[in-house]
Amino acid sequence: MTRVDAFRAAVDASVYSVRRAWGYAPTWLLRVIVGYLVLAVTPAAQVLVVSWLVETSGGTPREFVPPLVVLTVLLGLGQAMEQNTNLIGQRTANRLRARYQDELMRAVAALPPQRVGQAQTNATIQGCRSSLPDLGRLASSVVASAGALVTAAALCVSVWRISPVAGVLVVAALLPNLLVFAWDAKMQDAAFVPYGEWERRSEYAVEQLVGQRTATELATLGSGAVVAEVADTRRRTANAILDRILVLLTRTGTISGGGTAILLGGALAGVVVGGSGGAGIAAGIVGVLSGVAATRSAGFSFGDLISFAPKVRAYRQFVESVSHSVDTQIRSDAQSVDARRLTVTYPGSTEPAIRELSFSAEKGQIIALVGVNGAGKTTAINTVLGLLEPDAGVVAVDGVDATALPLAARLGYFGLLTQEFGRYEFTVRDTIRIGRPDGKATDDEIWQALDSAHAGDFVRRLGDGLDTQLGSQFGGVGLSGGQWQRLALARIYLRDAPIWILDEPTSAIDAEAEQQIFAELQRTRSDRITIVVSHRAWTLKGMDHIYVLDEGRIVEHGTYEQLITQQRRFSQIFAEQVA
Ligand SMILES: Nc1ncnc2c1ncn2[C@@H]1O[C@H](COP(=O)(O)OP(=O)(O)OP(=O)(O)O)[C@@H](O)[C@H]1O
Repeated sequence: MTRVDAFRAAVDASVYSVRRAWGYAPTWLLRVIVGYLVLAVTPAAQVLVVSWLVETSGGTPREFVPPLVVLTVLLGLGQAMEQNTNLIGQRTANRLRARYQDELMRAVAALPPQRVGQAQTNATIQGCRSSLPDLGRLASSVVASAGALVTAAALCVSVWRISPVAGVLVVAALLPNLLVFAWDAKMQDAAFVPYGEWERRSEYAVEQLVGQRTATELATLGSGAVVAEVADTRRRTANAILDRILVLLTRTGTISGGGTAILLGGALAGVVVGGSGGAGIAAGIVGVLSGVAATRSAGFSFGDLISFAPKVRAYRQFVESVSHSVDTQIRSDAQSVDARRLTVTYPGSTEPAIRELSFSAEKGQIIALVGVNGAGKTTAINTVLGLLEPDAGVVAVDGVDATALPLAARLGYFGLLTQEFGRYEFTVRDTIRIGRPDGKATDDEIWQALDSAHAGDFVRRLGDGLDTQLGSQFGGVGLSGGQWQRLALARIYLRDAPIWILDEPTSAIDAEAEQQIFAELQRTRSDRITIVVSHRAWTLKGMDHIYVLDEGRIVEHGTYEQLITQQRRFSQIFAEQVA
């Protein structure tokens, strides 16, 4: 990034942040502007009043008391305004940060599933998250920078009266800082991505140490220190990247400090040589000293503008790359789903994970995909959902090629329960209403979903019913693996999409509850199409059709009784269970 680019990026970021601040917190922005405006003109006013005071210093009290009082008021005002404006700036920054965070999280929530979990997406989100405090602060920094320019201009005018050369030099003293900060920004921009990446890796390791599931495993293994070491090594790598930049910044800070000192020294010389009499010299010196403070604060705030610009750009690019106008409505009905000759090869693989795989189901049917680990069941399901693109073949819903639909609309046909279901440590109500995109559900609907998933009884026994906080990390109720799985199933009942895909829906659930859950699925089967992945033979008995996958192909299909009689792959896989 050239200096011109850095300035242009800083201007873009500044305009963006002030617009956003005006949109979100206009009265707070106004308060910040008023504060910095008062601060900006105070030094110049002090120069004028000092000149007045020195001129009246040998006179009567009637003559020197008014400038003395005005100067005292100015000093007091300057002090009070500085503190107040800083605090108002912080409060404004907090409000804006909350808005940016909400916007970022909504963008993350609206990400299409293919982008979720990708390494690059994760890195970008993490980078944006760590930039949120800076984004919140930027509008105040813009106002502070504008204030610094007003300070410099007002000082220039007031010192000009004493010595035009000094007036010009006071303003020129801003330049070294501006140039150096442009260069700093270039360096920081280059470091932003690699630093963020290593920080993210370190954070990931830390999360494993503190996350409930992994922390328990690590404590049992006694290997927490190994992970702590991994976190530490990664943090050191991140720090080394930052350190290189900070060393450069220290050097450039020294250089700009030297340049500023020379220019202000020149201004002082101009005042002493050109200042007509004691009043002029005193006022000029006050002006130049105020200039020192002004250039320092200008340096900081301009630095913010330039160094935050890449973060604003990354944030905007990400947030604007996500379309919020996607149709996430749950479809009301589907009569059939057909997978026709699907072949899928993962990127980087030479062999397809599934080949020419076909199956179909109609409303009211329950079908099953079975096979050993790695046979291709998850690949098949993800292709039906549209999360994987097939090399060949078609998925049709009600006879219409589903690729014609945008992914979000296509997903509206499905309720998916995977093995990786979420254990959301919210209240029971919030945990269940996640099942619907709009999150709207009456208590009756939630209880009905819980009862269907055989979770109603244990939830009724919890202290606060639907308001019970779940999960131990927030002091809530700890649940067993099976209870969490029932809540995940309840979300699918609440969602009530026309096609259900249940990947081992009862893997963590005891045999008795498993029977009840499958009985309930059978009882309500006419409402939907159900596709189940199961490794348990008995659950397959009531299925309308079972597809047996082996090495990515369907090698057999039929009802449970037909497959058992055939004595082929199905019988081999389930030999122990049906013996
Ligand atoms: N993201 C991926 N990239 C490359 N290959 C993959 C990926 N996911 C799965 N595979 C490969 O595709 C094949 C099918 O995997 P898949 O996960 O569909 O099997 P599965 O039948 O669902 O297994 P399981 O019962 O263990 O869940 C396997 O050989 C697997 O190694």
